[in-house]
Amino acid sequence: MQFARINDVAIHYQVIGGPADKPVLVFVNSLGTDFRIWRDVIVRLAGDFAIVVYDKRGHGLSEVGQTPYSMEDLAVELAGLLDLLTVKNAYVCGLSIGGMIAQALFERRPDLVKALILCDTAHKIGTAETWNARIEKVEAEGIEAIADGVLEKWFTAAFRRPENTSFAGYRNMLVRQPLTGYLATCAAVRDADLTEVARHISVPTLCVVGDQDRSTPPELVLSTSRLIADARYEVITDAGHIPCIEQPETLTAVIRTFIRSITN
Ligand SMILES: O=C(O)CC1=CCC(=O)O1
Repeated sequence: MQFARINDVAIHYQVIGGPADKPVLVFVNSLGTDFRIWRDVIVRLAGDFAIVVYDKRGHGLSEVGQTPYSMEDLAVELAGLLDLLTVKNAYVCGLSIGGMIAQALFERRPDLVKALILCDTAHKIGTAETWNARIEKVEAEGIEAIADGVLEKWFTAAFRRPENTSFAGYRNMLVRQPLTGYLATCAAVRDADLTEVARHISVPTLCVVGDQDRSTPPELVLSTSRLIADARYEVITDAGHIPCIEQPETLTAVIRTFIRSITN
């Protein structure tokens, strides 16, 4: 099965690797992307973990469902998916809004979370003004109108070379997300402030960020790590906002080292 109805939304997911008695590692994707962004990390980890990936609502092959929706709704859907798969105590790795969903999941259902890997994310991302400006432009002109600006934040200049076919592919991923899902997800990020949630996180947590991330820059991710008791902080060189695409080998090594350090 690759689709499940959760919280009245058809959610697209996959379980990869295993066998099922391996520790579970969950990946949560960012705004404007679907779960294929994790592919180059998943292939490196699939022998050692049962990996759960899914498209949060409004993205990829998942439905948008009723709008508006909140960070809480997005966490309810992740919890529903993990309950469906009878997963408990997972390592949860979320990128950007995915990291916000991971924090909200811990607040709501700590039984589901053994540790958090918060990747290029924060307790609060952007301001109401910046999100409202983006929403207005996308409503008026579509995702295409903001794509080049967003991609400059996502990727380093080296990755954005015109001859890089991966860059062309991920540009397609961004502009082909469902418009209503993209807009509703921007609003969910705008309205979420997880400062208090982060202060109450009590599982081992790694905050990791690309050195050239222009969406959630290193200083912001560092400030989030300082809210979380004993959180670790790592910077990945030569990466923008999406290290799982630009530096999958390094990100995989960072994830492995972190998980080993908390299990040994
Ligand atoms: O699109 C961006 O600016 C980056 C981003 C912010 C929240 C998210 O998930 O991605």
